[in-house]
Amino acid sequence: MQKNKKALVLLNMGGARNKDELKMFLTNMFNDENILTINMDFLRSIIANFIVKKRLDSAWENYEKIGNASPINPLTEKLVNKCNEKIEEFKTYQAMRYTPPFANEVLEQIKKDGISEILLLPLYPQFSTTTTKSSVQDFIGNIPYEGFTVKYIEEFYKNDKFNDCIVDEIIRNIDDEKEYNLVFSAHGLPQKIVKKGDPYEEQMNEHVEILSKKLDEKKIKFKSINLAYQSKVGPMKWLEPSLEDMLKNFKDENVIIYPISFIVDNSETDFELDIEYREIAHELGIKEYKVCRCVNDSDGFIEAIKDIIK
Ligand SMILES: C=CC1=C(C)c2cc3[nH]c(cc4nc(cc5[nH]c(cc1n2)c(C)c5CCC(=O)O)C(CCC(=O)O)=C4C)c(C)c3C=C
Ligand SMILES: [Fe+2]
Ligand SMILES: [Fe+2]
Repeated sequence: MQKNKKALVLLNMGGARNKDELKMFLTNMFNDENILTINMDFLRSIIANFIVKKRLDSAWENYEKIGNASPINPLTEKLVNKCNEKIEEFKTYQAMRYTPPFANEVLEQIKKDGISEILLLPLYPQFSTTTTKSSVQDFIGNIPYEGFTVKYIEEFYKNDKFNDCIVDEIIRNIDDEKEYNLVFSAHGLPQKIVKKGDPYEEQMNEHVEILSKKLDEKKIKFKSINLAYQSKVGPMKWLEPSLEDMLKNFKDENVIIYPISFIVDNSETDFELDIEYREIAHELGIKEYKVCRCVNDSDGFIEAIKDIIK
């Protein structure tokens, strides 16, 4: 029994620990009505199966290049452990959307621990229906009876302590002698979803503005500060400019990438940014190409969490 403690549940996407789990990840993701916005479950599941069949082998090749697993699970685990060391008032748990540990198992554990008050913190700084809403809806939908009270954080991109962590990481990557183009790289989203009212793009623009102002106040100068979108999947129109098009502007120049959609490193940072786009940057004649780390379980981010949940 955890006397007087509340539960803090970090929500994240999950990721593959092996090829079977990649199949599970993709199957659960493409059956999510927030991702494939097709109303009929049956039709969505046929399309999901088709996409998974087509995508699995080629996607797995990417995971083979980062040690046969996504880093998202061990890094989220580390963050949970550090929260449990440093945040007294809460017992911290994690629940993933597409791979274990799923919400129902976590709820069982919270019940066993004798806790009834739950605060959900989706590990997405900007709100999107495809991430935040999907995770919160899934968690709340798994609550088996009325004995729990649940609150959730919708977004935290305006949190000053969080933004200090991002700025510190960017500064850590700068060599004072050189001039850089800073690119905030966000995970993309189909334009159709934004047109239906998803606030992700608007919040992303605002987040970049807040961070640019903070860098300027600290007198950190860049040749340019930009926002671009990575990770397009399928034939639909996604948010623009794409990271690939953005990089074309920087032949013979230096580039620093900050992965602005993520809290812990994952396959999109370790493979896509650090391997795939690094090769593209090299082919485009970019001089220096650096990728910042996400905030992960840094002391600064733990302080930011305390501030976000207070
Ligand atoms: C097809 C639609 C997708 C939408 C919409 C989407 C939104 C979205 N995703 C993230 C964060 C992550 N996505 C990750 C992997 C990933 N995403 C998609 C598709 C969509 N994402 C796929 C198919 C995959 C798997 C990899 C691949 O096959 O390309 C991950 C990485 C998980 C890991 O394994 O480490 C993250 C994190 C955000 C923030 C977002 C919208 C705001
Ligand atoms: Fe994604
Ligand atoms: Fe990707």
